[in-house]
Amino acid sequence: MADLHITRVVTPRDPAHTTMIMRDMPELPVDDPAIRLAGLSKRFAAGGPAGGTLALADVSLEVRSGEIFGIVGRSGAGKSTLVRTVNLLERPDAGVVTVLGQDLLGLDEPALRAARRGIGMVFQHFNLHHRRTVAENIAFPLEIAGLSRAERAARVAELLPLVGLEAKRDAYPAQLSGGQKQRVGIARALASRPRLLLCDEATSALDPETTAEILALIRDLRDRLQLTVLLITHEMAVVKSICDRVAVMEAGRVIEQGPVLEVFTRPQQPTTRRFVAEVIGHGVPAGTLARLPAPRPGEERRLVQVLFLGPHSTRAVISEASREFGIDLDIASGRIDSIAGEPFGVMALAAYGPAEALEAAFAWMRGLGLVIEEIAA
Ligand SMILES: Nc1ncnc2c1ncn2[C@@H]1O[C@H](COP(=O)(O)OP(=O)(O)OP(=O)(O)O)[C@@H](O)[C@H]1O
Repeated sequence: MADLHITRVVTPRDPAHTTMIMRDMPELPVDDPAIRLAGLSKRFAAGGPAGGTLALADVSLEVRSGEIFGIVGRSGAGKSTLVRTVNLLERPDAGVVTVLGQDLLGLDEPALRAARRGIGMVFQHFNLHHRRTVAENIAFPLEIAGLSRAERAARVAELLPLVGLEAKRDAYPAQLSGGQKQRVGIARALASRPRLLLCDEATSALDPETTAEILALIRDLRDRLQLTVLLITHEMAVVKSICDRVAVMEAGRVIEQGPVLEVFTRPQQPTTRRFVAEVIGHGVPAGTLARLPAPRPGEERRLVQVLFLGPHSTRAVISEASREFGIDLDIASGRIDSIAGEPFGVMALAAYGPAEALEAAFAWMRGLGLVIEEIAA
């Protein structure tokens, strides 16, 4: 009797290219999580004071198959070290690294080399060979892997349109813009048909417009090729724009993690709050503040930032709160934004009334799911 194979169903948006690129991928079960890091620690002996630098301190996280997972943190938080443990460019002192179902620390060298072919990596400074053309840069990992000239050419021909670089096939890196260089870096990372893409500050050297284009490309490739993406960044705007879930790192530890919408709207740690404030923080312009009326005797004036998510009409909530609690609410400023594709409103309200009435109104609004935070006046 013939063997029965259950294969993954691929539903690409653009069947022409995607089917070609997926054609000879091993038909593996979908591994969930795609990456599992447990209890990772790493201390660097060199460069630090006595005892060295603890770059990773008991880090655990899981990246689900098919998601874009962001790791955000300030310089020196341990992000690069963490992402480099996923393909064992950096070996942890302790912990478990499971990638696509394989325990990487248990593999011998040949098996590890094979596993690494399933993991593509994109770098901040592109790391291109300046004397090689676009096509030759993309083909480089295939050359190392021993593919024939014809096989390499066929693969490059599949990859160029995926990253929108058909016209630049024979150009040299010096003839490319930063965004085009990163497209080459992405195509090269995809050359061995990985299922996992690691991005190490992939947009940090790019201007905002090019950053948006490259992030859109990464998301599109995730969808078309069913990739799992782990990206590290120091910019919360990157996380806000494409990540599904995020982990915040500080001093070698993951201090908070969760779905992006949740972390943005209910940050638990002071560091996370500061990151979130950089992107959606909503102060009141000094001029506006000066024009706000003073509270009447027996009343207080409180300034709060309110995040409106979901179905609530801001006007209805504001007018009902005013009516029910006998307070005045002035909109000092406001705008509509979106996180992970979900629209939300953020505004600064000046609230006037007796202290207890204000507290009761804020509690009522929180009960509706609004996120309310005091702003320093
Ligand atoms: N090879 C190394 N030798 C010694 N110390 C290192 C080494 N690599 C990293 N470190 C130290 O480990 C800590 C974490 O560094 P890491 O590069 O992982 O942080 P990061 O969050 O990626 O920051 P950045 O964005 O600046 O690279 C830092 O204190 C750094 O100086």
